[in-house]
Amino acid sequence: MLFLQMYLAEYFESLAFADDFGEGVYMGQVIEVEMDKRGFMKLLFNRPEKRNAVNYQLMDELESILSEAASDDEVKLLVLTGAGSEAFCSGGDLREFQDLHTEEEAFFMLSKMGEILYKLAVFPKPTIALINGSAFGGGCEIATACDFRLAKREARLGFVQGTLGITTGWGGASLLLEKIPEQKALKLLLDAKIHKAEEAKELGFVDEVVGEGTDGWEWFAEDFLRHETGVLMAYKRLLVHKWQDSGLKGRMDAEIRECSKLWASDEHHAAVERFLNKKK
Ligand SMILES: CC[C@H](C(=O)O)C(=O)SCCNC(=O)CCNC(=O)[C@H](O)C(C)(C)COP(=O)(O)OP(=O)(O)OC[C@H]1O[C@@H](n2cnc3c(N)ncnc32)[C@H](O)[C@@H]1OP(=O)(O)O
Repeated sequence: MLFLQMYLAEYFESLAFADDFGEGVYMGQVIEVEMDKRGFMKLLFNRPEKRNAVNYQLMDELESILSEAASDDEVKLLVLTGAGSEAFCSGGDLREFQDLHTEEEAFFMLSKMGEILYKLAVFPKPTIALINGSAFGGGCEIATACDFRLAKREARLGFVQGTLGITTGWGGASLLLEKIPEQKALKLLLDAKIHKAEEAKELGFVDEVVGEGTDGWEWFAEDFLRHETGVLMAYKRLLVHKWQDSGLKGRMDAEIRECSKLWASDEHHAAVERFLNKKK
């Protein structure tokens, strides 16, 4: 734990150990990290004013935290969630990425986050996406990369990339095809519709619809947390080895290349323009 504290302090530079949050809370620029004494680390995407959209800063912080948490024995479980009550994560930051025009420019950003999404998927301990609000586009891809998805009743979820003239750009479709029945996965991707939490549970994408409050989910993981970290890691290794044997990473890379091609289309750029210029 001390090493993690020292690392985060060094990495985030202006890290402030926030007393009013109590022991074990660290403020990054766009991700707040809370270490709970029961053994779970909560990562809070902290851009509520942009519905917790993923920008380059969030990518870099997420990658660093995953690296540190993987080797910290006190971390038994990761929980990813969003700041505020509106959104879990609204996907890639359309404003930050609007200047990516060509296939290669898009591929740089998409493959950067694709590597991080794979790192999250194969994280050596159990991971939970606590979907506290809208999970759209890449937000659904991040949730898919987690082992379990718990959604608040009012959450809305949608692989909406198709409405922007692109496909999933970070490898989330390849992961989805691993996690729920192929027919259900294909329907979620092709119709690009927005689903209520209960509908997403019926489709098998959400494991549980959970109650209000920060502890509305902890019952789901309390039995995991009773076991030694080594036990949790051993079971997760079985899943990761299955993916390694089946070439999951290669399929994610191919998916990212597909999206990069579509990203360069006029349809995509027009769709982004419409979103960014929509009247309030
Ligand atoms: C990069 C590719 C990636 C991938 O799949 O690989 C993707 O994720 S593509 C992006 C897919 N995501 C979307 O299309 C979602 C876009 N956002 C929305 O549909 C809505 O914002 C929603 C439903 C998430 C929330 O709606 P709500 O009415 O609650 O809020 P506003 O729309 O008024 O937004 C508030 C504020 O946040 C900004 N915002 C929201 N989402 C994004 C985003 N993805 N990128 C950048 N900015 C976003 C929005 O522009 C507003 O900002 P303001 O400055 O106040 O106008």
